[in-house]
Amino acid sequence: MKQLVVATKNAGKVEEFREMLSKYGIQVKSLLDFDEPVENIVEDGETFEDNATIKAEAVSKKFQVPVVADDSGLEIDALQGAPGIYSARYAGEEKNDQKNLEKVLRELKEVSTGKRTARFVCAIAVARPGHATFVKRGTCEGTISEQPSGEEGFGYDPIFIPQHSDRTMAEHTSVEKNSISHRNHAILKIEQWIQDFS
Ligand SMILES: O=c1nc[nH]c2c1ncn2[C@H]1C[C@H](O)[C@@H](COP(=O)(O)OP(=O)(O)OP(=O)(O)O)O1
Ligand SMILES: [Mg+2]
Repeated sequence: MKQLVVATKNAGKVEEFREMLSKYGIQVKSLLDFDEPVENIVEDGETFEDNATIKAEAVSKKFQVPVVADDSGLEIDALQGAPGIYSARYAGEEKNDQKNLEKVLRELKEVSTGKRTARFVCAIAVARPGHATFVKRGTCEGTISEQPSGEEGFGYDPIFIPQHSDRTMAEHTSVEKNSISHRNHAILKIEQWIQDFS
């Protein structure tokens, strides 16, 4: 099994990368698995792509190995694309998933069903010592529900209903989510590199 470092401290993302990369024979090592703590990386880019690049390059430089990083979030049309790149900290620096989704529901209180369109976005950057970094984007279109529902997944999954479904993402199994998600779509765009790496 070949090991690949995924530069994230988000346990939900780690789990999904593990599941999606296992079929390529890749074992995922995340920032939660290092003995020496990896200091917080400042995500001060202006796009998902910028932030994914910042995270991947910081960790690749530190450990001198190939690194994949994911910067992702939720874009809501009625909120002009918010929370967007600020999704993780939408309700405050402590990064609380529950408070974040409650804030979204509050802000959409007066917005009718037909106008609650949104998408999950995921940019995945691949950084390697001595090579140029590249980044790919995947999206998943959907709408924001009236109330949270479901226990699977993480983040905004309990309030996001993917297109062609009548359930929230948190009411989908991980296998279902991983076949339709923004993260899956971004991974498919770097599949050739993954196959060459593994
Ligand atoms: O599939 C998803 N299902 C639900 N919510 C999601 C998903 N994907 C991203 N999200 C939300 C969670 C978080 O509020 C933000 C990511 O922020 P983002 O900075 O990329 O990740 P993070 O700070 O949690 O971990 P890290 O930077 O260490 O990878 O978007
Ligand atoms: Mg982050």
